[in-house]
Amino acid sequence: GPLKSATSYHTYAEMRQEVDSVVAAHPQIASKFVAGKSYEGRDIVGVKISDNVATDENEPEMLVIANIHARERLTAEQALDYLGQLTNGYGTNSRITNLVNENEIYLMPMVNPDGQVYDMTSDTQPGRMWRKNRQPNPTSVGTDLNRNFNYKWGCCGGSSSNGASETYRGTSAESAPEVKVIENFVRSRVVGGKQQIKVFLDIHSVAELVLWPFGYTMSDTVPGSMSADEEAVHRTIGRELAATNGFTPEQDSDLYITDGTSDDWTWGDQHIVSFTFELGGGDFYPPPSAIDGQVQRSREALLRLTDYADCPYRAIGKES
Ligand SMILES: NS(=O)(=O)N[C@@H](CCC(=O)O)C(=O)O
Ligand SMILES: [Ca+2]
Ligand SMILES: [Ca+2]
Ligand SMILES: [Zn+2]
Repeated sequence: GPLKSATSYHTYAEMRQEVDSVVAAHPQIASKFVAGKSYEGRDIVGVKISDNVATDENEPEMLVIANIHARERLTAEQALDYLGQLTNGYGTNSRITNLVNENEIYLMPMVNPDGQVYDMTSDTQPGRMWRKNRQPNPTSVGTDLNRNFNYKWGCCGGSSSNGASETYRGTSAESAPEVKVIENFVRSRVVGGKQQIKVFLDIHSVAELVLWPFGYTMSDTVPGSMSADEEAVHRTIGRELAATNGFTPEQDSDLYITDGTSDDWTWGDQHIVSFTFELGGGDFYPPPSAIDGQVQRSREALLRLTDYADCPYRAIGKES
Protein backbone atom coordinates (compact mmCIF):
# COMPACT_ATOMS: atom_id res chain seq x y z
CA GLY A 1 0.00 0.00 0.00
CA PRO A 2 1.03 3.62 -0.44
CA LEU A 3 2.91 3.95 2.83
CA LYS A 4 5.02 6.68 1.25
CA SER A 5 3.24 9.99 0.81
CA ALA A 6 2.79 11.15 -2.75
CA THR A 7 5.83 13.12 -3.83
CA SER A 8 4.80 13.55 -7.44
CA TYR A 9 1.55 13.41 -9.40
CA HIS A 10 0.44 9.96 -10.54
CA THR A 11 0.31 9.39 -14.27
CA TYR A 12 -2.68 7.37 -15.46
CA ALA A 13 -0.42 4.29 -15.64
CA GLU A 14 0.97 4.95 -12.15
CA MET A 15 -2.56 5.30 -10.79
CA ARG A 16 -3.41 1.89 -12.22
CA GLN A 17 -0.22 0.44 -10.72
CA GLU A 18 -1.08 1.97 -7.34
CA VAL A 19 -4.56 0.47 -7.45
CA ASP A 20 -3.15 -2.93 -8.40
CA SER A 21 -0.60 -2.86 -5.58
CA VAL A 22 -3.20 -1.81 -2.98
CA VAL A 23 -5.58 -4.55 -4.13
CA ALA A 24 -2.75 -7.11 -4.06
CA ALA A 25 -1.82 -6.07 -0.52
CA HIS A 26 -5.43 -6.02 0.75
CA PRO A 27 -7.38 -8.62 -1.27
CA GLN A 28 -9.99 -9.16 1.48
CA ILE A 29 -11.13 -5.53 1.47
CA ALA A 30 -10.21 -4.10 -1.92
CA SER A 31 -11.04 -5.17 -5.46
CA LYS A 32 -10.53 -3.47 -8.80
CA PHE A 33 -13.17 -3.11 -11.47
CA VAL A 34 -13.38 -1.37 -14.82
CA ALA A 35 -16.51 0.77 -14.99
CA GLY A 36 -16.17 1.26 -18.76
CA LYS A 37 -14.09 2.92 -21.48
CA SER A 38 -13.22 6.52 -22.28
CA TYR A 39 -13.67 8.02 -25.75
CA GLU A 40 -10.13 6.97 -26.71
CA GLY A 41 -10.63 3.50 -25.19
CA ARG A 42 -8.88 3.83 -21.83
CA ASP A 43 -10.27 1.91 -18.85
CA ILE A 44 -12.16 3.99 -16.32
CA VAL A 45 -10.80 2.20 -13.26
CA GLY A 46 -12.72 1.73 -10.03
CA VAL A 47 -11.90 0.20 -6.67
CA LYS A 48 -14.43 -1.30 -4.27
CA ILE A 49 -13.45 -1.16 -0.59
CA SER A 50 -15.40 -3.24 1.95
CA ASP A 51 -15.13 -6.33 4.13
CA ASN A 52 -16.03 -9.50 2.21
CA VAL A 53 -15.30 -7.34 -0.82
CA ALA A 54 -16.21 -10.05 -3.36
CA THR A 55 -19.76 -10.20 -1.98
CA ASP A 56 -22.40 -7.57 -2.64
CA GLU A 57 -23.59 -7.23 0.93
CA ASN A 58 -26.58 -5.28 2.18
CA GLU A 59 -24.47 -2.37 3.38
CA PRO A 60 -24.71 1.36 2.61
CA GLU A 61 -22.82 2.21 -0.57
CA MET A 62 -20.78 5.34 -1.35
CA LEU A 63 -19.32 6.60 -4.64
CA VAL A 64 -16.34 8.97 -4.88
CA ILE A 65 -15.13 10.17 -8.29
CA ALA A 66 -12.13 12.40 -9.03
CA ASN A 67 -10.25 14.16 -11.85
CA ILE A 68 -13.29 14.64 -14.10
CA HIS A 69 -11.50 17.87 -15.06
CA ALA A 70 -8.14 16.83 -16.47
CA ARG A 71 -5.95 19.63 -15.08
CA GLU A 72 -7.33 19.30 -11.53
CA ARG A 73 -4.45 17.02 -10.71
CA LEU A 74 -4.57 17.12 -6.92
CA THR A 75 -8.02 15.47 -7.01
CA ALA A 76 -6.66 12.09 -8.12
CA GLU A 77 -4.08 12.32 -5.33
CA GLN A 78 -6.88 12.99 -2.83
CA ALA A 79 -8.71 9.91 -4.10
CA LEU A 80 -5.60 7.72 -3.86
CA ASP A 81 -4.87 9.10 -0.38
CA TYR A 82 -8.41 8.12 0.68
CA LEU A 83 -7.77 4.62 -0.74
CA GLY A 84 -4.56 4.47 1.28
CA GLN A 85 -6.26 5.66 4.46
CA LEU A 86 -8.99 3.01 4.20
CA THR A 87 -6.66 0.10 3.39
CA ASN A 88 -3.65 0.94 5.54
CA GLY A 89 -5.89 1.81 8.49
CA TYR A 90 -7.91 -1.39 8.30
CA GLY A 91 -7.29 -3.67 11.28
CA THR A 92 -5.26 -1.06 13.17
CA ASN A 93 -7.49 2.03 13.32
CA SER A 94 -10.87 1.06 14.81
CA ARG A 95 -12.75 3.95 13.20
CA ILE A 96 -11.50 3.05 9.73
CA THR A 97 -12.00 -0.68 10.36
CA ASN A 98 -15.63 0.00 11.24
CA LEU A 99 -16.17 2.23 8.18
CA VAL A 100 -14.80 -0.48 5.88
CA ASN A 101 -16.77 -3.26 7.63
CA GLU A 102 -20.06 -1.36 7.60
CA ASN A 103 -20.06 0.19 4.11
CA GLU A 104 -19.26 -0.56 0.48
CA ILE A 105 -17.15 2.28 -0.93
CA TYR A 106 -16.62 2.70 -4.68
CA LEU A 107 -13.76 4.96 -5.75
CA MET A 108 -12.87 6.11 -9.28
CA PRO A 109 -9.65 8.20 -9.11
CA MET A 110 -9.47 9.29 -12.77
CA VAL A 111 -12.81 9.38 -14.57
CA ASN A 112 -11.41 11.48 -17.47
CA PRO A 113 -8.31 9.45 -18.39
CA ASP A 114 -7.98 10.80 -21.94
CA GLY A 115 -7.97 14.37 -20.70
CA GLN A 116 -5.61 13.49 -17.85
CA VAL A 117 -3.08 11.88 -20.18
CA TYR A 118 -3.36 14.76 -22.66
CA ASP A 119 -2.90 17.34 -19.92
CA MET A 120 0.08 15.57 -18.37
CA THR A 121 1.96 14.45 -21.49
CA SER A 122 2.87 17.77 -22.93
CA ASP A 123 6.07 19.73 -23.35
CA THR A 124 4.36 22.70 -21.73
CA GLN A 125 5.06 22.12 -18.05
CA PRO A 126 3.59 21.63 -15.50
CA GLY A 127 0.55 20.86 -17.65
CA ARG A 128 -1.50 21.84 -20.66
CA MET A 129 -4.27 23.44 -18.60
CA TRP A 130 -6.72 21.02 -20.26
CA ARG A 131 -10.17 20.60 -18.63
CA LYS A 132 -12.47 18.58 -20.91
CA ASN A 133 -12.43 15.08 -22.39
CA ARG A 134 -10.76 14.47 -25.80
CA GLN A 135 -13.90 13.78 -27.85
CA PRO A 136 -14.10 15.73 -31.12
CA ASN A 137 -17.12 17.98 -31.53
CA PRO A 138 -18.55 19.96 -34.47
CA THR A 139 -16.19 22.88 -34.03
CA SER A 140 -13.36 21.77 -31.74
CA VAL A 141 -12.31 19.08 -29.26
CA GLY A 142 -13.65 18.24 -25.83
CA THR A 143 -16.87 18.06 -23.85
CA ASP A 144 -16.88 19.43 -20.31
CA LEU A 145 -17.90 16.22 -18.56
CA ASN A 146 -19.28 18.25 -15.66
CA ARG A 147 -21.88 19.85 -17.97
CA ASN A 148 -22.96 16.62 -19.72
CA PHE A 149 -24.90 14.81 -17.02
CA ASN A 150 -28.53 13.99 -17.69
CA TYR A 151 -30.37 16.26 -15.26
CA LYS A 152 -31.59 19.67 -16.48
CA TRP A 153 -28.95 19.36 -19.19
CA GLY A 154 -28.36 22.76 -20.86
CA CYS A 155 -31.39 24.19 -19.06
CA CYS A 156 -30.21 27.37 -17.53
CA GLY A 157 -27.22 29.17 -19.02
CA GLY A 158 -24.83 27.14 -16.90
CA SER A 159 -22.93 25.66 -19.84
CA SER A 160 -22.02 26.44 -23.43
CA SER A 161 -23.18 25.20 -26.86
CA ASN A 162 -19.87 26.32 -28.36
CA GLY A 163 -17.63 23.29 -28.99
CA ALA A 164 -14.52 25.37 -28.33
CA SER A 165 -15.79 26.48 -24.91
CA GLU A 166 -14.31 25.15 -21.69
CA THR A 167 -17.89 24.46 -20.54
CA TYR A 168 -19.18 22.88 -23.78
CA ARG A 169 -22.11 20.70 -22.74
CA GLY A 170 -21.87 18.14 -25.57
CA THR A 171 -24.37 17.37 -28.34
CA SER A 172 -26.82 15.80 -25.89
CA ALA A 173 -26.94 14.64 -22.27
CA GLU A 174 -24.62 11.66 -21.79
CA SER A 175 -23.06 12.24 -25.24
CA ALA A 176 -19.66 11.87 -23.56
CA PRO A 177 -18.78 8.18 -23.09
CA GLU A 178 -17.19 8.91 -19.72
CA VAL A 179 -20.40 10.45 -18.38
CA LYS A 180 -22.44 7.53 -19.68
CA VAL A 181 -20.04 5.16 -17.89
CA ILE A 182 -20.45 6.99 -14.59
CA GLU A 183 -24.24 7.22 -14.91
CA ASN A 184 -24.56 3.58 -15.98
CA PHE A 185 -22.48 2.53 -12.97
CA VAL A 186 -24.75 4.48 -10.62
CA ARG A 187 -27.89 3.18 -12.33
CA SER A 188 -26.50 -0.35 -11.94
CA ARG A 189 -26.50 0.14 -8.16
CA VAL A 190 -30.31 0.20 -8.09
CA VAL A 191 -30.97 -3.23 -6.57
CA GLY A 192 -34.52 -4.40 -5.97
CA GLY A 193 -35.75 -0.98 -7.05
CA LYS A 194 -33.65 0.77 -4.41
CA GLN A 195 -30.53 2.88 -5.05
CA GLN A 196 -27.84 1.36 -2.82
CA ILE A 197 -25.50 4.36 -3.02
CA LYS A 198 -26.38 6.74 -0.17
CA VAL A 199 -23.67 9.41 -0.51
CA PHE A 200 -21.73 10.74 -3.51
CA LEU A 201 -18.65 12.95 -3.77
CA ASP A 202 -17.10 14.54 -6.87
CA ILE A 203 -13.61 15.87 -6.12
CA HIS A 204 -12.53 19.00 -8.01
CA SER A 205 -10.03 21.80 -7.51
CA VAL A 206 -9.16 24.69 -6.93
CA ALA A 207 -11.26 26.95 -4.70
CA GLU A 208 -11.38 25.45 -1.18
CA LEU A 209 -15.14 24.86 -1.22
CA VAL A 210 -17.60 22.21 -0.08
CA LEU A 211 -20.52 22.35 -2.50
CA TRP A 212 -23.93 20.71 -2.72
CA PRO A 213 -26.80 20.73 -5.27
CA PHE A 214 -28.39 22.38 -7.05
CA GLY A 215 -26.18 24.24 -9.48
CA TYR A 216 -28.88 24.85 -12.08
CA THR A 217 -30.95 27.14 -9.85
CA MET A 218 -30.28 29.76 -7.21
CA SER A 219 -33.20 28.38 -5.17
CA ASP A 220 -32.21 26.49 -2.03
CA THR A 221 -35.34 24.32 -2.19
CA VAL A 222 -37.30 23.05 -5.18
CA PRO A 223 -40.71 21.41 -4.61
CA GLY A 224 -40.47 17.77 -5.61
CA SER A 225 -36.68 17.67 -5.93
CA MET A 226 -35.14 19.46 -2.95
CA SER A 227 -37.36 19.69 0.13
CA ALA A 228 -36.47 21.86 3.10
CA ASP A 229 -35.31 18.77 4.98
CA GLU A 230 -33.24 17.55 2.04
CA GLU A 231 -31.61 20.97 1.71
CA ALA A 232 -30.96 20.97 5.45
CA VAL A 233 -29.26 17.57 5.23
CA HIS A 234 -26.92 18.81 2.51
CA ARG A 235 -26.24 22.16 4.21
CA THR A 236 -25.66 20.60 7.65
CA ILE A 237 -23.28 17.92 6.41
CA GLY A 238 -21.59 20.39 4.05
CA ARG A 239 -20.93 22.81 6.88
CA GLU A 240 -19.67 20.01 9.11
CA LEU A 241 -17.23 18.79 6.45
CA ALA A 242 -16.06 22.34 5.72
CA ALA A 243 -15.39 22.91 9.41
CA THR A 244 -12.81 20.10 9.27
CA ASN A 245 -10.78 21.42 6.32
CA GLY A 246 -11.43 25.14 6.55
CA PHE A 247 -13.12 25.26 3.13
CA THR A 248 -16.19 27.43 2.47
CA PRO A 249 -19.52 25.57 2.46
CA GLU A 250 -22.11 26.70 -0.09
CA GLN A 251 -24.65 25.56 -2.64
CA ASP A 252 -23.25 24.93 -6.13
CA SER A 253 -25.13 27.89 -7.59
CA ASP A 254 -23.73 30.30 -4.99
CA LEU A 255 -20.50 29.87 -6.96
CA TYR A 256 -22.15 30.33 -10.37
CA ILE A 257 -25.02 28.71 -12.26
CA THR A 258 -24.03 25.32 -13.71
CA ASP A 259 -26.20 22.82 -15.55
CA GLY A 260 -25.52 19.16 -16.29
CA THR A 261 -23.17 18.68 -13.33
CA SER A 262 -22.50 15.33 -11.68
CA ASP A 263 -24.03 16.17 -8.32
CA ASP A 264 -27.18 17.74 -9.79
CA TRP A 265 -27.75 14.35 -11.49
CA THR A 266 -26.79 12.10 -8.58
CA TRP A 267 -29.18 14.04 -6.35
CA GLY A 268 -31.81 15.15 -8.87
CA ASP A 269 -32.13 11.89 -10.77
CA GLN A 270 -30.88 9.26 -8.27
CA HIS A 271 -31.65 11.00 -4.95
CA ILE A 272 -28.18 10.34 -3.57
CA VAL A 273 -27.00 12.89 -0.99
CA SER A 274 -24.23 14.55 -3.00
CA PHE A 275 -21.27 16.89 -2.59
CA THR A 276 -18.50 18.44 -4.65
CA PHE A 277 -15.17 19.38 -3.07
CA GLU A 278 -13.01 22.11 -4.58
CA LEU A 279 -9.59 21.36 -3.09
CA GLY A 280 -6.88 23.89 -2.26
CA GLY A 281 -3.31 24.29 -3.36
CA GLY A 282 -3.48 27.71 -4.99
CA ASP A 283 -3.67 26.57 -8.60
CA PHE A 284 -4.29 23.45 -10.69
CA TYR A 285 -0.66 22.35 -10.32
CA PRO A 286 0.53 22.77 -6.73
CA PRO A 287 4.22 21.82 -6.51
CA PRO A 288 4.63 18.08 -5.83
CA SER A 289 6.07 18.95 -2.41
CA ALA A 290 2.66 20.41 -1.51
CA ILE A 291 0.62 17.30 -2.38
CA ASP A 292 0.77 15.58 0.99
CA GLY A 293 -0.07 18.70 2.98
CA GLN A 294 -2.99 19.53 0.72
CA VAL A 295 -4.53 16.05 0.68
CA GLN A 296 -4.16 15.76 4.47
CA ARG A 297 -6.49 18.76 4.85
CA SER A 298 -9.51 16.80 3.61
CA ARG A 299 -8.80 13.37 5.11
CA GLU A 300 -11.20 13.97 7.98
CA ALA A 301 -13.89 15.34 5.66
CA LEU A 302 -13.79 12.16 3.56
CA LEU A 303 -13.98 9.91 6.62
CA ARG A 304 -16.78 12.05 8.10
CA LEU A 305 -18.76 11.79 4.86
CA THR A 306 -18.22 8.02 4.81
CA ASP A 307 -19.63 7.90 8.32
CA TYR A 308 -22.89 9.43 7.04
CA ALA A 309 -23.39 6.78 4.36
CA ASP A 310 -25.68 4.64 6.54
CA CYS A 311 -28.03 7.53 7.29
CA PRO A 312 -27.32 11.05 5.98
CA TYR A 313 -30.58 12.26 7.56
CA ARG A 314 -29.01 11.67 10.96
CA ALA A 315 -27.39 15.05 10.34
CA ILE A 316 -30.77 16.69 11.00
CA GLY A 317 -31.90 14.19 13.59
CA LYS A 318 -34.27 12.32 11.28
CA GLU A 319 -34.39 8.82 9.87
CA SER A 320 -34.99 9.56 6.16
N1 LIG B 1 -13.68 22.63 -10.72
S1 LIG B 1 -14.39 23.88 -11.37
O1 LIG B 1 -14.65 23.58 -12.77
O2 LIG B 1 -13.57 25.03 -11.16
N2 LIG B 1 -15.80 24.13 -10.66
C1 LIG B 1 -16.88 23.20 -10.89
C2 LIG B 1 -18.05 23.48 -9.95
C3 LIG B 1 -19.03 22.32 -9.98
C4 LIG B 1 -20.40 22.67 -9.44
O3 LIG B 1 -20.71 23.88 -9.35
O4 LIG B 1 -21.13 21.73 -9.15
C5 LIG B 1 -17.38 23.33 -12.34
O5 LIG B 1 -17.52 24.47 -12.80
O6 LIG B 1 -17.64 22.27 -12.96
CA1 LIG C 1 -18.93 -5.66 2.97
CA1 LIG D 1 -24.40 -3.67 -1.53
ZN1 LIG E 1 -13.48 20.90 -11.82
